[in-house]
Amino acid sequence: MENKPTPVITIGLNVNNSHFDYSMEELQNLAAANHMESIETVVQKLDHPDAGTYFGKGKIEFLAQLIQTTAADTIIANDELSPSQIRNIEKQTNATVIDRTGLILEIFANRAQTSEAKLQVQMAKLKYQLPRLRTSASQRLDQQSAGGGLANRGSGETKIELSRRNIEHQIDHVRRELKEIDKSHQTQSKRRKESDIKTVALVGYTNAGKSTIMNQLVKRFGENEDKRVMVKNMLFATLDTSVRDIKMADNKHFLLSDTVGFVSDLPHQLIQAFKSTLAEAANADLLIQVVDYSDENQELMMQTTEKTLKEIGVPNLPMIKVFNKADLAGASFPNREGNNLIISALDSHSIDLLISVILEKLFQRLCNQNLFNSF
Ligand SMILES: Nc1nc2c(ncn2[C@@H]2O[C@H](COP(=O)(O)OP(=O)(O)OP(=O)(O)O)[C@@H](O)[C@H]2O)c(=O)[nH]1
Ligand SMILES: [Mg+2]
Repeated sequence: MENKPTPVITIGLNVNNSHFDYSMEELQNLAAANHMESIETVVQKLDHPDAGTYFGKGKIEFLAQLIQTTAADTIIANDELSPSQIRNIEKQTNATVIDRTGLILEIFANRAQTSEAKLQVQMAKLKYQLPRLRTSASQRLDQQSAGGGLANRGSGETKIELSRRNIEHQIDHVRRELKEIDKSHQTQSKRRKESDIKTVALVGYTNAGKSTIMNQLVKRFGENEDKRVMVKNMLFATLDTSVRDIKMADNKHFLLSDTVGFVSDLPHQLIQAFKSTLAEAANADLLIQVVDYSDENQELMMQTTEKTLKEIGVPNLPMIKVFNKADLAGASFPNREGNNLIISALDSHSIDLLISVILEKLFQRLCNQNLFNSF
């Protein structure tokens, strides 16, 4: 049986942020994805964060009281805090403080499956810990990775005592291992490119329905239904990239990749990790941006997706936008306007439409090109 989620208090500072409520809601979902439950939320409106304690004095005292009177002994802040802010709040409230970056890193650390994902998360964690050697946020991350099965017991403690130089040494080591993996990825991608197999990548905000769409296509056209990927109503269900061969009846086929979703304020330490995970997307012939059409924050989610794609160096590739979960949005589907589709991943007519548009984009252009070249 699953343990009860750990009770936490989520806090956030509203510095003239028009998406503030949404970002607090997302913080609670991120906490849930890390098996934590926000039992209280404390917010404050300020012109700028307090340099020493993030919140003002009165709110910090209020937090200290909450920690005493509720079951929570952990505070999760909606922003990335400075190491001294974390230390000060911890001292004044007697709680463990985790910032948004630390929380996302914890989720990734707990979920990473493949050795590559593990190395990437380790790298991001080490970079996050470097300036925070003495905060309990970094200790938590350390203990979690120590509990991950690889390390011996107690390595959490010894790791906490690691000197900066030692961490830098580890970063070097992980970087070298990742380079090796990256080389083999590049060879694979190059081989795919040379073999002229078309590739399509699903990208988009976390929980938009990318893996669900992947599974529908695998179910319909994949060689083997066992090749389905995990779908879950939870942020960051998918962390690694899966590539599946989608074969049509007429011998046309393409490779479809499903990958990690994006989130606003993605820790910069993870951008590098995303870069290699998303190498498949960077080399794709077509991107399918999946958007949760039933979410009122879809505009913001699209902006975040496009911004993140730029940040990780995915070039401007042909893209179709799939406005998914139309069944929940109460919109009529399937529907197409140019490169925008409105669908429900759970509906077979929607999948028909999606397939026809993918084929049009992948192969019609090829026909047109050939036609053009022959003149
Ligand atoms: N009602 C409805 N639910 C959907 C639809 N598409 C996906 N879902 C649900 O939305 C949730 C998230 O779906 P996923 O496919 O895991 O989303 P994802 O984009 O892969 O998410 P990450 O891997 O976390 O980035 C799951 O509970 C799905 O069952 C849809 O068209 N309609
Ligand atoms: Mg997924």
